Formats: sequence, C-alpha cells, structure tokens
Amino acid sequence: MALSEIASSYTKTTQITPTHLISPRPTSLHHHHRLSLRPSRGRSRRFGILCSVVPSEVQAPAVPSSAEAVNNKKRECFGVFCVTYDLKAEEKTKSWKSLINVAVSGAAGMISNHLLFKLASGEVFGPDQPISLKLLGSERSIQALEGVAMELEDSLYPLLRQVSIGIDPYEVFQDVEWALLIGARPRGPGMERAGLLDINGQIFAEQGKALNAVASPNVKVIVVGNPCNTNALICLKNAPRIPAKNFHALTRLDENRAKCQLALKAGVFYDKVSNMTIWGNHSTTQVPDFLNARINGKPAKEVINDTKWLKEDFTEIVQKRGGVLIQKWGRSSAASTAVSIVDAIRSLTNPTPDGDWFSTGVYTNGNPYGIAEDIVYSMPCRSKGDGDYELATDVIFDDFLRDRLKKTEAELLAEKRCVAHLTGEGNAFCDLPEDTMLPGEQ
Ligand SMILES: NC(=O)C1=CN([C@@H]2O[C@H](COP(=O)(O)OP(=O)(O)OC[C@H]3O[C@@H](n4cnc5c(N)ncnc54)[C@H](OP(=O)(O)O)[C@@H]3O)[C@@H](O)[C@H]2O)C=CC1
Ligand SMILES: O=C([O-])CC(=O)C(=O)O
Repeated sequence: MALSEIASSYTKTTQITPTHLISPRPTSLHHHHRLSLRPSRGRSRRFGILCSVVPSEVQAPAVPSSAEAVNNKKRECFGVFCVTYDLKAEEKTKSWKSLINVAVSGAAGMISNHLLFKLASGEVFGPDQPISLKLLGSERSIQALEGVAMELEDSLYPLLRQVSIGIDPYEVFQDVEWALLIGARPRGPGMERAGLLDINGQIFAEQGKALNAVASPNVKVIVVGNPCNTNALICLKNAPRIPAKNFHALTRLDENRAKCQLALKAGVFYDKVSNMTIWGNHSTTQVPDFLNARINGKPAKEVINDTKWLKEDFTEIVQKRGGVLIQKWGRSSAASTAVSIVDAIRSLTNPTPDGDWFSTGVYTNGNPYGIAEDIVYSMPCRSKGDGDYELATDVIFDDFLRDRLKKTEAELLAEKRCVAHLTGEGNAFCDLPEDTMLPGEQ
C-alpha cells in the first residue's frame, strides 16, 4: 500500500488537550539553571500523537509562573501532536504492525537531519510499521531538538505516531528496540586521538549503561559516532544484559563507497557489485576487500584486471573518501551516512540476497577468520531478516589481504588498550599507531 493511501485512510477524530503530557518550554532562567546541573531524569518531552494512549509514561510539568501558565495554555502541545487519531476505527491501519521504539542520539546533528525523515517515512522499517522516535540530545541542543520535532510534525508522516525528546539516556532509551547512536564529539584542533577516545568513550559507556538498564532486552544498537568500533566495544561492555552480538559499528558507508569505486572503474552500474567486504576499523586502516568482491557475479579482479590500481588506488580512495569529502563540503558526509544507516538496518531486517553479504562492525567472539577476539571488527555477514546475522564463511584470503587485516586489527587492539578504564579491564595504556586516523582526517 502506498504511504499516500495510508495517509488518506484515517481521519482525525478527537481533539485532546493533554496539559499533563508536555512540559512547558523552559524559560531562559530555567535553562540557565539546568545548565549547571547534571541532567535530571524525567525531562523528556513527548510530541507524539499517541501521547494520549500511553498514560503510564506521563510526567509532571514544572510549575510555571502565572504569565508562563497563560502562555503555555496557548501552546501546551505542538499542533498536530496534540491531535489523536482513532486508529481502531480505521480498517487499513489494522494491518499495521505494533509500534516500534527507535532511539536516535545526536538527533540535532547533520546525519540525523537526514536519517530521521527516512525513519519516519516508512522507507526503513516498511510501510506498515508505525514508529515512535525517541530523540536524545543535550543541554546544548535542546532547542534545536524542538526544531527537529517541529519539522517532523510538519512532514505529516502517517506512520510517525510519537516523537519525544530528552537529554537523559535512561529516559530516552526506555523500551527501545533500536538505538542509533550518532552523537559524538568531533575531534578538535590539537586534540590527541587518545583524548577523543576518552571523551567519546565516556559518552558511550554511559549510554551502554542506560541501554542495559532500560532498553528492550534484544535491542539492536548501531554505533555511528566516531571512533565507532571502539565506541561500540565500550558500549557493549557496559551493557552485559544485552547480547554483545546486537552491537554494530557502522562500516556500511565504507562498503557503499567501495562499491561505487569498483563500479566506476569497471564501467558498470553499482548494483552489479556484490560481496563487498570492509574489514576492520572505520578508519584509514580499513580494508576494502577486492579479492572477494564480485562484479556481475565474477571476481572483481578478473573484471578490472588491474592489480596495481586495486591494491593502491582503490584501497586508498576508499580509506580516505571521508577526508576528501570534508575538503570539498567543509563538513563530513551526512546524507550518504544516513543512507548507509538505512542500508545497515535494512540488511538486518530483510533476508540477504542469495550468495551476497554485507559489512558491519561486530563483536569478535569465535570468528572463523583468525581475527583477534574481544574487539569490534567489520566483517562479512548474512541475515535471515530477523535482526540477527551470521558471519559469511565462503571467503578467501591471500597474503596481501591477511597482511592488511593484521594492521587494522593491531589498531583496534591499541584502541582497546587505550579505553581499558571504560570497559572494566583495568588501567588504560595508550600506544596508538601514528597512522590511526578517522576516514575524515588527513
Ligand atoms: N561511522 C561512519 O561511517 C561515520 C561516522 N560519522 C560520525 O558521526 C558522528 C556525528 O556526525 P554528524 O551528525 O555529522 O555530526 P554533528 O556535529 O552534526 O552532530 C554531532 C552531534 O554530536 C553531539 N555531541 C555529543 N557530544 C558532544 C560534544 N562533547 N561536543 C559536541 N557535540 C557533541 C551533538 O549533539 P548533542 O549536543 O545533542 O549531544 C551533535 O549534534 C561524528 O562522530 C562523526 O565522526 C560521520 C560520518 C560517517
Ligand atoms: O571522520 C569523520 O567524521 C567522517 C567519517 O567517519 C567518514 O566520512 O567516514
């Protein structure tokens, strides 16, 4: 069924005024006060049109001044999210699945600005999958998050049943079935890689603890914020209740970039490229595997027949694509990263086409490739479409590939030693190789 059909298939039936559901906007005084405090629990704001049907999650509003009260009376809920729809009365929505809760951190950032609208449209989880978006921000971004929620409102997505915003992961991650962890501090001038690992590691340690405490027990977690492999490792180590297998570091953008380059070189459209593995770290040591990649079902090496280009140019182009883009755009890939997050989710929620596989950074725990255990390393995976995956075993290796796999493994092991204080493994010891860089750094 087309989304437009679904949209026209139900009617607004009830106007409600849930004064108890949405806290008043903070005054600048409130805001200033909050800046000096650790974010407290109970402060997420709901923008959902379903807000009327989940009374167990209501929260008490802050006590406003009388002037504020008058003001808030007029704007106690955000337009369309103050209206509820009578889903039960509508025949077509009966075929919808039950609501899923999806958390997005860094929700006011650039990647999220593309991703959220894809999630809300149905293109990610399907046209019969209503969705609740739970947006995690910070004191810095709370106003911007309201703006994001307003834009979501104005988009009139029929499947978007609820939007809530908050700054406390323990609240935002409540019952989430997917957590897309995008927010992370960018590396500033003069900041050591070790410093970046520590600062972002602390964010992901806290978010891991929060997921452990309140998320759905089988939540799937995709870590995007860099350095994403080690952030994912920190996150899963802080969430022992959740299977380690459920944590992913996003390397799908690298896979997509690699497919594009092979297609360009071979003079084919990129849908002809399959079995594209990115091995290892989402960094400049990542290994885009041209040995196992296929073009029109044939080994890429046979179709391209230029080993020098594959070993040197192709590998480096993919490793540094993010940096070149930053030089052109003045900021890192946002739209294509959002697309690759969609691809990553869809690869786990749809069966992998026969013979093909996809790349994702996963926890190494009994892998058949001889890669060190207990790190998050990107590998070739297949899914039945149930959210889970298995490692592909029909993979070949040669000396060049083995050598590269070791190098990216060494980098990840060094990153792991550097964050031992955040994974519960003792004192950190940072001896990062000098060439350790994000794809966006050059
Ligand atoms: N794995 C991959 O393939 C890719 C990963 N990335 C990574 O994704 C992340 C997000 O990128 P993008 O959306 O473009 O970035 P933006 O700068 O647009 O947004 C990042 C968000 O991170 C949050 N943040 C958390 N902690 C801090 C902090 N200490 N200082 C500043 N901001 C902070 C901010 O949100 P708030 O204030 O709400 O916390 C901000 O909105 C980055 O780490 C980037 O390197 C980017 C491209 C590809
Ligand atoms: O380094 C960055 O922030 C951007 C990045 O990961 C990429 O483009 O692959």
